[in-house]
Amino acid sequence: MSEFNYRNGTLWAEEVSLEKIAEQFGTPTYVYSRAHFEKQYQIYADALGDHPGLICYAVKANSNLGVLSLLAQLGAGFDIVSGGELERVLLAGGDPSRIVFSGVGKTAEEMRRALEVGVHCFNVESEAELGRLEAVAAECGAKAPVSLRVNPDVDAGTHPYISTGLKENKFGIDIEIAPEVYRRAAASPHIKVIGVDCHIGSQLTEIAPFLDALDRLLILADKLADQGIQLEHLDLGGGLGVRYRGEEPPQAGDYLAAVMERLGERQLGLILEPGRSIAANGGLLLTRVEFLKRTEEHNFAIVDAAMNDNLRPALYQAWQDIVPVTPADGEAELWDIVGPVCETGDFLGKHRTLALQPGQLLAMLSAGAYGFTMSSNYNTRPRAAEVLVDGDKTYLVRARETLADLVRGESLVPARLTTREED
Ligand SMILES: Cc1ncc(COP(=O)(O)O)c(C=O)c1O
Ligand SMILES: N[C@@H](CCCC[NH3+])C(=O)O
Repeated sequence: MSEFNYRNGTLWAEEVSLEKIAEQFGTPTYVYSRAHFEKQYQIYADALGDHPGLICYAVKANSNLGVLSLLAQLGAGFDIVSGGELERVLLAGGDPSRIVFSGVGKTAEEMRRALEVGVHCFNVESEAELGRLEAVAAECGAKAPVSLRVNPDVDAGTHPYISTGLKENKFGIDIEIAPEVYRRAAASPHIKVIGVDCHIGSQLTEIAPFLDALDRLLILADKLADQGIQLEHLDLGGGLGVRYRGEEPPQAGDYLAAVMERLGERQLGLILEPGRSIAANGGLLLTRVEFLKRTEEHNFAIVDAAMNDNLRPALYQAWQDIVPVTPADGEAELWDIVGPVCETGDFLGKHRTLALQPGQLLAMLSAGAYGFTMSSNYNTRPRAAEVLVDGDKTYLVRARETLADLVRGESLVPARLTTREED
């Protein structure tokens, strides 16, 4: 059951009405449910059970410190892709020994810091990156724990922009040449080979591509074992989808059960990096209708949230449900819900059947993942506030940006000493 529900015709987040949240914190505001994040994380943790391994929440999905701290309190691990995400996890009280460091372009500085705090594993995505890590580890007098992220060439059956496990994608090392790279890594005094990793894409709605990739990884792990390279864990990445619009993605518990069965008797730990399946349906974007504008072609509802607040519709033509916080009187009509940004691609939803009136509050659902984290200041718009609801309590986990925040670090250029005519 969702943590966002109607009570007497008004939408609530857990025990707090969204009308009250809008009144207290203004709009646009991201609203998160603590119960949802905890429940979704716990499904993964319970399914892993006593099997050695880690559930490493993918920080990029929602990196708010409030969210990270509640997951850290539950004992979660974290999947990070930058030095910035590493510092966020540390600030939130996350355990560095439960961090896996993914990403195709790690800098030497990021590697140094990750070695210093003692991350669990570097997911290395290329031979060049392995070379850099080896050099940095040597300089620090350390031995870097490594998985190679292999590209298993599996079609994840998802949007092409978020498919990552095909040969044509930039991610990972071709599985065919991986044994050679493993031999090089295993021979290095500054690298400790501990695992193998893949991540084939995001918003997958079938288990089959995951199992396909897993089978290929297991063949590789067995081949490496024959050559004396014994892996400790297998990291299957994230990618499990959620329901945005009628999809029926597998439940995390069923997915993990299928994976565990495939692992069989092998002494291999398991790491997963779920992002969306923990966060997406734990959040919504609260926005208010500014104007209604009818043209010959379309009805536009201009709201105070825009593509800078949630880029997913503009970037992937993604659908997220948009519902009234309190239904308005009158006939439902067809509306395009658009923001104030100067782009035709600035929309939150098209062709929505709603009864609307100016001033009305709307909620864009399934916005807990890749919502705020992909937001920007385009059109010099302050980024939204973020509020975490826990039962009947609300926590402002990120204050709305101010105009002063937006110009911080910028400067004016001095006036020219000479005028044009004198030049
Ligand atoms: C390496 C890696 N791990 C984990 C994730 C999280 O994926 P998702 O949010 O689909 O679970 C991503 C993003 O797709 C990723 O690139
Ligand atoms: N940002 C994407 C998913 C990409 C996942 C990151 N590797 C989305 O909103 O659907």
